[in-house]
Amino acid sequence: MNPRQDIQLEQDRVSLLYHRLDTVRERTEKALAAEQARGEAGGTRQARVEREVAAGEHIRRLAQLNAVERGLCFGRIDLGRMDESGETLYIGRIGLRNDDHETVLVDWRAPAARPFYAATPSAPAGLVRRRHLRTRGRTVIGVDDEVFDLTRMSDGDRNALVGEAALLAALQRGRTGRMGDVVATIQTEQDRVIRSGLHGTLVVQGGPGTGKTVAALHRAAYLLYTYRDTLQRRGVLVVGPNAIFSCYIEQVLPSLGETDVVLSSVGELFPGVAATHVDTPNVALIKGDLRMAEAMASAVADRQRVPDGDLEIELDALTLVVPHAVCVKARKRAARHLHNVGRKLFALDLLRALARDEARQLDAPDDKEDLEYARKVLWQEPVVRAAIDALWPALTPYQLVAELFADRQRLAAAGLSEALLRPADAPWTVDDVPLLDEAAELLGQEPQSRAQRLAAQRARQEEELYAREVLTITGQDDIEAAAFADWHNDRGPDGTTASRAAADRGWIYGHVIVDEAQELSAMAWRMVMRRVPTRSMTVVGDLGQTGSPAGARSWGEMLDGYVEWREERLTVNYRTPKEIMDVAADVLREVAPDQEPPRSVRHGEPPHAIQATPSTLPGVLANLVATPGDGRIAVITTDARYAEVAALLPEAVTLDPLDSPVALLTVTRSKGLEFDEVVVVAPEEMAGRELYVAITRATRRLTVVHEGELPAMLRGLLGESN
Ligand SMILES: Nc1ncnc2c1ncn2[C@@H]1O[C@H](COP(=O)(O)OP(=O)(O)OP(=O)(O)O)[C@@H](O)[C@H]1O
Repeated sequence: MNPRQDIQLEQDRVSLLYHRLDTVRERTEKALAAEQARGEAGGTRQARVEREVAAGEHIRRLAQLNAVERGLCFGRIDLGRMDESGETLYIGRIGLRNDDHETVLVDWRAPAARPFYAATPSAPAGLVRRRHLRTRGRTVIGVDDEVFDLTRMSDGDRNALVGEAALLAALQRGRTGRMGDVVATIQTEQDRVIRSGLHGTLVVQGGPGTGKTVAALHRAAYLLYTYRDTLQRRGVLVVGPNAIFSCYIEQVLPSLGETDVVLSSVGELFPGVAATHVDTPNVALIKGDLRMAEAMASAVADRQRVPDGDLEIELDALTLVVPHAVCVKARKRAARHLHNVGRKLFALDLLRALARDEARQLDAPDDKEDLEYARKVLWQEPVVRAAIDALWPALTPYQLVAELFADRQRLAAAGLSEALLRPADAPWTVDDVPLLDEAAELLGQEPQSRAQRLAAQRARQEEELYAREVLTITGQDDIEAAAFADWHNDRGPDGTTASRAAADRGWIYGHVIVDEAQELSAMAWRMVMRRVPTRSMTVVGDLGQTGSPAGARSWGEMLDGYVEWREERLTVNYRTPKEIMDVAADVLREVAPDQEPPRSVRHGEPPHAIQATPSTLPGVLANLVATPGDGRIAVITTDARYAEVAALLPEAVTLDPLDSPVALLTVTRSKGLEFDEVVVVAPEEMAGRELYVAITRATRRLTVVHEGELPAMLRGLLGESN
C-alpha cells in the first residue's frame, strides 16, 4: 500500500470513530435532557436522589466526550502476523464500542493499549507494527510506522524512541504557554511510571525536561481510570511549586477527560491561606526543619499556664481564690488533650474551684446543683473569663503562629531563634503553611461559637433524616443512615469531590502527586503525609534542581520516616536541545556530581554568552527581546536583580507570564516551566543549582547576559562582548 492509500484507509476508520463519538454524545445529551425534564415534574426525595446521581453521571460523561474531540484516535497496533489474520487495535483518548458492544477504540489507559507504549524493537511485546496517526481536526494528515521485524533487527535499534517521527514533530511545535497532553507519544520509560500500581509511594527522579510533570499527570489520569471506584470518592491531589505552575498544567487532565483533581501548592494547602511570600534562606531553613514540630508543641504548652502563686479574682466584694496546687493539677489533667479541648477541662476545674470558694465565703450549703449553677454564672463574668483566657486561651492556628513569631519571649520559650521575629500582621509565607497545619493538629478543633455548633448539628440531623427517609423508601434499611448521608454528601451535585476536598483541611485523599518535590521541607512533608495516610503517592522531582535551603538532598532523608518507597528514573530530556544540555551538564557536575545529566533528543542553536556593562545592559536586553521570533521568551534573573531588570523591561513584567510574549521571572518562579527562548541575566550572581534550573528552561535558544566574570561552570558557552 502506498502512503496515500494508507492515509485513506485510516481516514475511513477515523471518520467512523468520530461518527460513533457523535452518536454517543447525542445519546448522552438526550438522556441528560430526559433526566432534567423528570426533575421539573417534581417527585419524591428518593426520585430526586436518583435523578441527581444519574444527571451527574451524564454530565461527567459529556464533559469527557467533549474533551476528546481533538486527536480522538492517534494510534494503531498490529499484533501477531502481518497478514490479515493478525489483530489490529486502534488506540485513542477514550474507549468506544459499537452497537454490538465490540470495542472499536481502545482507551490509552486500558491494558490492551499497553504494547503501544511499551514495545521496543528489542522487546516488541507481540507487535508487528506500531502506527502513529497524525490528524488535524477530523482529518488524517499522515501516518508514521514502526515495523518490528525481528529478522531485520540491528544493534542500532536497542533503545529507539517510541514513534520517533511523531515525537519529534510534537517537540518542534512552538510552546503555547500551557502544558499539553502527550498521550500520542508517551515513551516507554514514562509508560512504566504512568502504569505503576496505586499502592505505596513511587519516586520519579529525572533531570530537567524528562517529562516528570507530564508523566505524573498522565499517571493521575491512568489511576483515575483504573481505580475509579477507589479514587473518585476520595479524589487526587496534585501539589506543585506555585500558582503559576498550577496554571501551566491545569489543562492537561481536563484534556484527558479528568476533572476531579485538586491542584494546589504548599502555600495553599491550608484552606483559607494562599501564601506566596518567601522567607529569607536562613528563616526558611529553621521553619522547614523537623525540629520545628517540637518547637510548635512547646509553643502550645507555653500557652497553658498557671499563676506563680494562687489564682485570685476580685469579684464584687469577694476575692475568690484557687490554690496554686489546684491550678497545677487542672493543667496536668487538661494537658493530656489537644489544646482547645484541654481548655474546656481546665476552665471547668477552675470554675468548680471558684464556685466552691464562693460558696464557702458566703457560708452557702455545699449543694451540688447550686454549685453547678454558680459555676455557670461565674463563666459569664468577664473578669473570670479574662483570668482563664490569660492562662489558657482558646486559640486558632493563625493566632498561635502569628503571636509566637511576634514575641521574643514566646520564641525563647519554644526554643526558637530570634531570627523568626516579625510583626503580628506580617503576611503568611509559604514556609508558615506547614506550621499552621501543625498548629491545627496540636490545637484540635477551632473554637466555634455556640450558634455555629448548633447550626452544624442541625444541618447534620437534617441530612440524616433525609437519608433515613430515602433508605426506607428504597427498602435499603440495612444501610446506616449516617453512612448514606456521608455517601450522598460525597457525590452530591452541590460540589465535586475536588471542590469539597480543597476546602477541607482534614480531607484524606486517595492519591497524592507531589511535583518539584525536591523543594518540600521536612515540615511540608509532614503536612502532605497527613493528607494521605495510605501513603499512596507519586513523588516527582530532581535532586539536581533543589533550590530551597530546606529542600531535599536525598529522597530517603525526606521519605524514609514515613514509607518504604520505590524509585523509577527518567533519563531522556525532551525539552532542552543537546547544545544547551551540554553546558548544563557542566553545571550539574559541580552542584550535584552524583546526578546523571539526561540525554537530549533534540538539537538547536548553540547557546551563547554576552558580556554587558551597566551602560550597555539596557540596549542588550532590549535587543534580545525585540528580535522577532515565533516563540515566547522568558528573561530569568535573581530575586536581587529583579527590580532593576523590571525597570529596563517594563513590558516583561506581567502577572500572566504564561500568556505574555516576553515574561520576566525569578528563578524560583520559573521552576517547572519552559519557553522557546530564555535570556538569563546575571548568572554570576546565581547559586549553581539556580543556574542549572534557569538554563534548562529553553526549548530552542539560550542567551546568558553577564556583567561580572562568567562563572567557570558556564565555560561551554560561546562568548561575545557588548
Ligand atoms: N513523551 C512525550 N511526548 C511529547 N512531549 C513530551 C513527552 N515527554 C515530555 N514531553 C515534553 O517535554 C517537556 C518537558 O516535560 P516536563 O515539564 O514534564 O519535564 P520535567 O521533567 O517535569 O522538567 P523539569 O524538571 O525541568 O520541570 C514538556 O513540554 C513536555 O510536554
